[in-house]
Amino acid sequence: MKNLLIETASGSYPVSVGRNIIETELIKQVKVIKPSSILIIADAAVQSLYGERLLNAMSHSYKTEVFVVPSGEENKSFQSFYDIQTLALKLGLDRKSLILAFGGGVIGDLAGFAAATYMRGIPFIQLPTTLLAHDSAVGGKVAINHPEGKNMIGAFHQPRAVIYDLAFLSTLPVHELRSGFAEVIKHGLIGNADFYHWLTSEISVLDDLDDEKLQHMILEGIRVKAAVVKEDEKETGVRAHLNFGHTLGHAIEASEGYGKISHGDGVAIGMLFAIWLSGKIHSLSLPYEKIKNWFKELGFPVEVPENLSADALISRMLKDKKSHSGTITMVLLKTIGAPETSSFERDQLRSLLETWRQEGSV
Ligand SMILES: NC(=O)c1ccc[n+]([C@@H]2O[C@H](COP(=O)([O-])OP(=O)(O)OC[C@H]3O[C@@H](n4cnc5c(N)ncnc54)[C@H](O)[C@@H]3O)[C@@H](O)[C@H]2O)c1
Ligand SMILES: O=C(O)C(=O)C[C@@H](O)[C@H](O)[C@H](O)COP(=O)(O)O
Ligand SMILES: [Zn+2]
Repeated sequence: MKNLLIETASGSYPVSVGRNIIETELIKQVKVIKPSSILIIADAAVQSLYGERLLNAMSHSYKTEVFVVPSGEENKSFQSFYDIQTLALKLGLDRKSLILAFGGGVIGDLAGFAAATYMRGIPFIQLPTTLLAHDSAVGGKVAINHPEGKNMIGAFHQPRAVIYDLAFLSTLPVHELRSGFAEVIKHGLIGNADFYHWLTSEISVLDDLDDEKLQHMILEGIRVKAAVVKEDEKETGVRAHLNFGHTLGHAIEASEGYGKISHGDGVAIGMLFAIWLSGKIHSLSLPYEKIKNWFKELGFPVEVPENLSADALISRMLKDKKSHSGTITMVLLKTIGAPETSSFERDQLRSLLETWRQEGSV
């Protein structure tokens, strides 16, 4: 098992990564918190596969209840949030109760937001079960979606611990591994050139990842994120770099309808646009076509869905949280490991987006 420490202005917490560590690590962390009761918020698919195992670990020593959320991005919603708060109130959860988020990023964000707001904030622990959650379980961004935009209603609320049991990842469908791998690539591109080059040389298929490779990419990804979050917990500056690929990615996800395209696939398309644009703005010397081919080989979509107009996407991007004063903020790369934010006027970015789409389809 490997341990990392996440340090933020509002406190530090451990991340443990290993196989079959859930019971021992969770019991250890929960003992420190001494909760009055526990509410497990679990993804439906994860609950049916591993729910009993988690409940057995907790229910002997603590009053424990489970709330199951149907799987899928469309459930990172007001309705799920409301249902969790209603159940918490009916069960009589108090300020010393603990929430366990058991699932991928949807559950981590939703359960974390419920924990951030219930009685103005109760503790929670992240128990991630997807590759993508190496990103979502760390750093304290918690939120639900609104039809008008991704993660628009949220908070910063750090978990007390992150326990990453690799045993759970063995049942993850390959398209979900791919979604998580987009955030792994992002972490390499924005924060660690050696890691990025290791990824490009070692990973061309995702259905035969061994534990060693998986653990390496999870730990390196978290290390990049941890360094950024340590410097800027609440995104007043450099944390925006973690949004590389997201300005367009989030616009695609919201325009298509949540759950139609995975978060990672949206981010992959967004990163390709950002890399192409970085070539125009910062003369970034990365081989765009080679990267695009690597993405294709991995199974990522490499173009914006045809049905989405540049106008509709630009309108979405203007509502992005990084946007201000009628301009759109993009995260671009000067080189690998050197991201920078750049602001664009609406018409300027629309014309660049259209050029990129035309060039991509020739
Ligand atoms: N808070 C953050 O910093 C942050 C960072 C990145 C992404 N996110 C958010 O994370 C979300 C995406 O997370 P995700 O990709 O984990 O999606 P997800 O939580 O929807 O999980 C993906 C799918 O995998 C299934 N699943 C989960 N674990 C499984 C397992 N072990 N075995 C079999 N099936 C399993 C789920 O049922 C679901 O269908 C998005 O909402 C995104 O906005 C947040
Ligand atoms: O932790 C961050 O900061 C990130 O931007 C990580 C992203 O991968 C993640 O998708 C995050 O939820 C995006 O946040 P948002 O504020 O752009 O909604
Ligand atoms: Zn993301």
